[in-house]
Amino acid sequence: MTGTLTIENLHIAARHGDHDHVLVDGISLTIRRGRILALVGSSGCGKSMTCSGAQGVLPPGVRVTGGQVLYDGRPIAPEKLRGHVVAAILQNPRSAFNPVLTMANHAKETLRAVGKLDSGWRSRTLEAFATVGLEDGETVLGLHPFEMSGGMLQRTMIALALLSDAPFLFADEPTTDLDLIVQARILDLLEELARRRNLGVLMITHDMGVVARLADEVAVMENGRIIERATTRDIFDNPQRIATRELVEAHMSLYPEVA
Ligand SMILES: Nc1ncnc2c1ncn2[C@@H]1O[C@H](COP(=O)(O)OP(=O)(O)OP(=O)(O)O)[C@@H](O)[C@H]1O
Repeated sequence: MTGTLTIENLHIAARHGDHDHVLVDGISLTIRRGRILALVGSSGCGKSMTCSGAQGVLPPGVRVTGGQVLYDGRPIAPEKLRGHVVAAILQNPRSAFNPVLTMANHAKETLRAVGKLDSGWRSRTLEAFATVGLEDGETVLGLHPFEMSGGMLQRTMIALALLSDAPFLFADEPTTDLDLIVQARILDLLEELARRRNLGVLMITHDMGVVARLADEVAVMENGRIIERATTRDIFDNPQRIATRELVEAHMSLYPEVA
């Protein structure tokens, strides 16, 4: 079980009046270091809730009603998981940053949250910026979010995620709001970092192109449940469930040359 993070039988519900509305219905997933697992499924099937619920950061009125997360086979509480074992990259980098703080402040906040803020913060941050291809890191440290492009912000978010040295990375639609060229660069960067740092990655996406490009394995969700799990090759070559086939066929009709 070494080098694994397991989401076990996760249930999430939203309170509506006097009853619970089930959003995630007993999801189990294992993410392995050095591997990229894509979590796919149609909009609203519960991908983001699974990712947020595993980290214990759900919106108001939504809560975990069952299940646990295991790190190397042992249960781990969300506050010990977040930042320490799992770093997260979110969908919209512009809304993920505090608009009034510089990147230096964000870096210090990130390090403080995981108890690693010390006098070496600046050099560690500059090193992380260089790793993600942010040139002139000294200048970046002084920038506010509104002074940066979407691609720069996403690179910075990845750099901040690396600062914690967490062995796992949850990336929730990390390229959705970026143009195609920047998307491709960010995906290449994520793949390279995952391989080089032996990260276990949970990549949430609705884009089968991203899956084909990056993922080792795929879990398909429908209505809050995992309905199929297989290697990426098998998902594309031999999809077992209708929802999986529809995702693959929709992708093939757009990009037949990727078959
Ligand atoms: N704050 C909330 N309160 C109650 N229900 C919510 C809340 N946010 C989302 N939901 C519901 O939870 C379900 C799962 O949403 P989730 O965001 O996990 O879907 P998703 O698969 O990530 O979709 P997408 O690909 O569109 O991001 C949806 O039915 C959604 O309407």
